Amino acid sequence: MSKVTIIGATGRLGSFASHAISGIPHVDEVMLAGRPGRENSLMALSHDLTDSCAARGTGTKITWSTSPADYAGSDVIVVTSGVPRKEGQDRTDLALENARIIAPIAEQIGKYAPDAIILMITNPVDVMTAVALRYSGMEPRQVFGLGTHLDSMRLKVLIARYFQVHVSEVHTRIIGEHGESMVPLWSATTIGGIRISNLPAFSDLPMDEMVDRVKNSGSFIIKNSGATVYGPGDAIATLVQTIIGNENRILTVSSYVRSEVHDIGDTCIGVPARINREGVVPVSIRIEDAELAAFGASVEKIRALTRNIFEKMDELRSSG
Ligand SMILES: NC(=O)c1ccc[n+]([C@@H]2O[C@H](COP(=O)([O-])OP(=O)(O)OC[C@H]3O[C@@H](n4cnc5c(N)ncnc54)[C@H](O)[C@@H]3O)[C@@H](O)[C@H]2O)c1
Ligand SMILES: O=C(O)C[C@H](O)C(=O)O
Repeated sequence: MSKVTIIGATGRLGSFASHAISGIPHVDEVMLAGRPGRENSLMALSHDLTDSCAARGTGTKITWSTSPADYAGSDVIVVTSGVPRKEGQDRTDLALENARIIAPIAEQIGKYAPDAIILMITNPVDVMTAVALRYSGMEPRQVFGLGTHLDSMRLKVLIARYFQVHVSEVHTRIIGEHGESMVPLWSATTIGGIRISNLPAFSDLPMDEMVDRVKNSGSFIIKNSGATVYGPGDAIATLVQTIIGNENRILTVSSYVRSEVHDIGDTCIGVPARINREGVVPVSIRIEDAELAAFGASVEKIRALTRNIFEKMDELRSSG
């Protein structure tokens, strides 16, 4: 029996992610969680998703709750609660506002579902992953974020189109911040198993344009349609399936890094990590000098922002 809880289920991303998760094999229960006052909205969504499961011919049970005590028994808890950025904002602008929302939610998860695995989505996702880790009191392997998985998928599609190959032929990774300082790992990019730099067309590859497009993808979608929903929603479902199916895939997610990348770490940030039913563990890797310098800068940026947010949260809590 597997239970997946989505906290923030009434939001634009939360509701689509709930739909995507309800179609994963071996997920028996999807619990839609939200704040008191959202009962009608949660109930209506549960009816709609129950109809969807009936139409798909699956027997997934859809439940809902506004009580954190009902997090109990969850195998995975996906957190999408919080404010999204508006046109012109950077994800980091949301850090303190969303930390104030995520900290109490993480405390409740630590209290009622201490054996669950938390998948953090709220932005800025690397900092919110650290907030969830700190306030839940859970182990680093149990708390991870969507990180640069979606960015890696966005780059993969651009590379596949450029080389006119099926996306499954392309393997690539973006590590670091889910944001401006993200770092594409061209040294770990292959097409049909061949290192991309060994292909003659590599010298003409518009790498900077591709990475800029990935960096601007979220803001473009938000500006023109209000929110990013289907890309992150299906990416969330992939990660949940990887855990529930104990798949041992290596995906690029935000995870607490100690020293796995050339001894740089002590922060939550996007790195390749092995994901299974036990949780998420970063994989030790070696990367090229230029990539390492860029990753080091990204780690420093996120570590400083995270410390700053922790200090502000401590001040807010000590002043009552
Ligand atoms: N990591 C990623 O790749 C990624 C992708 C898309 C969205 N996001 C992030 O996910 C979050 C949600 O985005 P959305 O488009 O669904 O937003 P939304 O406004 O549609 O939904 C927000 C949800 O959070 C809840 N919420 C808001 N304030 C709250 C509070 N004070 N306490 C408890 N719950 C609260 C709302 O009830 C709602 O369920 C944003 O932070 C957004 O940036 C991250
Ligand atoms: O860009 C955003 O703010 C949403 C999300 O992080 C995304 O990349 O789609």
